[in-house]
Amino acid sequence: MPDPVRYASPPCLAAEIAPDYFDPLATNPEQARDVARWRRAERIRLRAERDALSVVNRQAAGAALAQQLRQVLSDRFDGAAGMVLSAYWPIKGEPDLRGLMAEQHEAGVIIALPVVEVRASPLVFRRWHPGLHMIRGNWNIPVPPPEADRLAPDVALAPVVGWDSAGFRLGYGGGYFDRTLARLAPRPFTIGIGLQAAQLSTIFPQPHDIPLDVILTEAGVQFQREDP
Ligand SMILES: Nc1nc2c(c(=O)[nH]1)N(C=O)[C@@H](CNc1ccc(C(=O)N[C@@H](CCC(=O)O)C(=O)O)cc1)CN2
Ligand SMILES: Nc1ncnc2c1ncn2[C@@H]1O[C@H](COP(=O)(O)OP(=O)(O)OP(=O)(O)O)[C@@H](O)[C@H]1O
Repeated sequence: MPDPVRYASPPCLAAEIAPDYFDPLATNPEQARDVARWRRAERIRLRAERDALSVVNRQAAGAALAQQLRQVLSDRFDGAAGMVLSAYWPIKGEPDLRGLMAEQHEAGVIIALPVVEVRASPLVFRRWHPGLHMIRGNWNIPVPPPEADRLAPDVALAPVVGWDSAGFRLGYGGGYFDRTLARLAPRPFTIGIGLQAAQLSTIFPQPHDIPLDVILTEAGVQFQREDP
């Protein structure tokens, strides 16, 4: 197991420490390979655990997460009416928030969904509303058709396979959210959505990993960034 990568020293101390300690790009390639191997194994383990949940437990976790998310939208964004919220169409046992998507649409929130239009490129977000005719995108994920409006999210939900208490997310390994967040300016407020049982002590953050603003599980807010 690799050591955690530690590069987030406070900038005020930057002059006092070796530059290769501070520089996040100074990751050693052998360690990066170890981390990638470890992540592949953890994705398999966490996905198998999630797949093994009973339908009842999965639905209960989804309903509890939806309630937690209503609370965050109300506390942080006064409900978010008029704002663009990017959600997700559940795949592979992810918590199902489609009921919340419809309800938030009715409440005046503009709902968008992520689309992989070009592999290994940033995600595109397209407008969704209940009843929209979806098409099959990459990996057969249902997505809005190309003529649906392209939007920039104010708030972006990021489904996680695993998460840690520093706000980092493990996804399916495509790097799509990191690539997208690295590009979007201004960056949306990001909320990781996952199961409490998917907690890891660290994902061994790499230079390309961007921490989320909030990590939310069925048990509530597990992490919030101090200075979003
Ligand atoms: N519901 C949902 N929609 C989403 C995401 C997500 O995490 N959840 N994404 C968040 O980024 C994007 C899609 N990212 C994905 C990346 C890889 C795989 C996937 O199935 N990978 C295969 C193996 C790799 C491959 O085929 O190249 C696998 O895991 O079996 C799926 C979605 C956009 N839409
Ligand atoms: N900003 C970026 N620019 C280019 N490539 C990137 C970027 N971010 C991540 N990647 C690539 O994506 C690969 C997988 O990243 P990572 O393990 O963080 O995926 P993930 O966050 O689990 O996936 P996803 O976001 O699709 O669910 C990395 O090895 C890297 O090559």
